[in-house]
Amino acid sequence: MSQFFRRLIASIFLLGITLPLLAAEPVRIGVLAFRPKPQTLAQWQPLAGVLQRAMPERNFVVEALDYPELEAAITRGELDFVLTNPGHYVLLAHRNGLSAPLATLISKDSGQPLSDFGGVVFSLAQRADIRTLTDLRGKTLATIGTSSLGGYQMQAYELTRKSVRLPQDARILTTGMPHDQVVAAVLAGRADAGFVRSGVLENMASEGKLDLNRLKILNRQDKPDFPLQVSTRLYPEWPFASLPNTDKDLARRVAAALFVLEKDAAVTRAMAIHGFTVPADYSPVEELLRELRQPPFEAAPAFTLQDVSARYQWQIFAGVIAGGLIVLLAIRLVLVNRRLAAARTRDHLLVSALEAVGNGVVITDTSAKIEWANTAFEPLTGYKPEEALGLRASELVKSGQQDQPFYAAMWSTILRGEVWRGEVVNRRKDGSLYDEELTIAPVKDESGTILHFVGIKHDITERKKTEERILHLAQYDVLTDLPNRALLNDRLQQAIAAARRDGTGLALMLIDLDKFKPINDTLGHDVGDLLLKEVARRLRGCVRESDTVARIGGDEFVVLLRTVAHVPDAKAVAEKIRNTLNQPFELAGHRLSISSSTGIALYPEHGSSEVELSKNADIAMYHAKENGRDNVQAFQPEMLDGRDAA
Ligand SMILES: Nc1nc2c(ncn2[C@@H]2O[C@H](COP(=O)(O)OP(=O)(O)OP(=O)(O)O)[C@@H](O)[C@H]2O)c(=O)[nH]1
Repeated sequence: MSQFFRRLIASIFLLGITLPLLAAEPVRIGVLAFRPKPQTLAQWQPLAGVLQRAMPERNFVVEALDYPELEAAITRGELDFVLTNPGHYVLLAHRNGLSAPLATLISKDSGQPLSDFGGVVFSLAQRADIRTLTDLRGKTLATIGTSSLGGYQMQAYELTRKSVRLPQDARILTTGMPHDQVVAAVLAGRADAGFVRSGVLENMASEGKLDLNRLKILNRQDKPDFPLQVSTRLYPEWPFASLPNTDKDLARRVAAALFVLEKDAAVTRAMAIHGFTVPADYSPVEELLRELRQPPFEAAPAFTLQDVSARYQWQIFAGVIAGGLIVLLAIRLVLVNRRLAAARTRDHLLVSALEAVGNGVVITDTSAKIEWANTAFEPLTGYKPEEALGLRASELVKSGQQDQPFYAAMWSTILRGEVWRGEVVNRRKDGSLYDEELTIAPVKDESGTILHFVGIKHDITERKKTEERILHLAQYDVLTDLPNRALLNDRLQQAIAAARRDGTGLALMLIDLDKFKPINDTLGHDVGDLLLKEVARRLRGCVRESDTVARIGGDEFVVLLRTVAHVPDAKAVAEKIRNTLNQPFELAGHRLSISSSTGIALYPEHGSSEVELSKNADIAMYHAKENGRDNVQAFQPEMLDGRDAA
């Protein structure tokens, strides 16, 4: 028992010592000193007295602290209550877990009770170039400092809403406290506009320091319950808050004491306030600080994927759609590129093929202007492909050998969409002519419209020459180059037809050299050949250009005279020929003299067909031979009798 009592007595003793100690533990109230600390302390010291009277058992202490001191004291847990500006309160609430405000200050700025305040933007009244907030872009703006809520941040927030970002979109002139200096800077023209807290201008005016007519308020807001000029939205006045570890009952009793402060009491007058009211909503201040990226929101908020998707779902959706479209377009681009590459390869192949064909290939537009030509074009025409571009193919190589109807027929064929083939004589760049086999094919689109012409040009000059040579060989005697029997027959046929049509006559003379064989035999075949050639030359010299001299056998020649109607006329020519051939020949060092026997048959007198005329001229010639050679005989029907008899 004695031990129990000893302990009880000891406990009561200890309690007796501790209670006075508890009562002596001061309740510390930190007040932000944005002016000199003694001034701040002097202003708020009466608050300690008020609370002391309400709770005599506690000891209340007011401490004036600047920003870092206030924050350090809170961190160390040395304070129970804080009275600071709204921006700083939001910072402390985030960093130090300050509770929701217990009360909001009712200020006395304008002599009226106000629990809100705002920012004012003003310029000189005569500045015609400054009428709205956006006019402030690029201007010089005066402020007490960029950390001031009512003297900078509120205005900066409003300007941000108008897309004018501070400080980058203007020049900031920092004057320092008090706000009067901002007004002075604008009045002196050192700044184009100024930012001050609401009430400053009215206070200066009431103190006789400012004529309000010299200034104009930008973005003036009409707030029915707010008597001061203001350019921004309104924000709550300073909050009075408790710390997280502050005793709840103590906090309740302190709040109660604040609310009952009378506005005209000596103590509130001493503090230059109207009192305290129920706590305001400080979220607009928080929003402002977030928007301006001011502490504690200077760092970009960390977004989770969910935040991003919740906040930007439409933008993400649009982005995904746009991204999808871009991917589709990219795929399409790749495919188009592949097709183009394949087309380029195909084009290259086609061009190689067109180069390899050996023929000249020309592609023109529909007016025949050359758009492309292969390299074989140059050896054919003498023009390089690049020289020919843009020129009309037909005019480039026109020789004048084809007439207009020829070209008209060609154009009509190709414009009908059909392929034209033909042979043309063209002229090279050097002026020489060449034969060309030309194929022109129209190139059409799906609808059948002609877009181009492709011309394939084949040089047939050599072939033509060969053909002509073959034809010549078939029609002319190799030794004398006189028409042969076949060509003679053609011409005789034509001449008979013409004479029949015109009602005229013609003469067919068969001339056979006399005793030619001995010349061959004695002097050789070569001399015989030379003689035959010279005879041919003399015969041609005896007749007109329109007459025909032919060699139809060894030493047999035929002369076809057109438009000869009578035997004497024919005989006269034949005699002339006989005399000519009688003239000596100087051949290879030999002087030769020959004679000839000639038979004549006339159309229509001695025959109406070439067979009949030939036969009768032959009969007449044999008569000349029989008559001693070296004479001319015209056909007479009696000759047939004798022949028949023979
Ligand atoms: N050098 C040469 N001789 C030829 C050629 N063709 C034929 N002969 C010869 O010409 C001669 C023709 O003889 P003929 O007409 O029969 O006899 P000919 O000696 O003229 O006697 P006639 O006509 O009766 O006066 C033959 O000896 C043929 O070999 C030729 O192209 N060149």
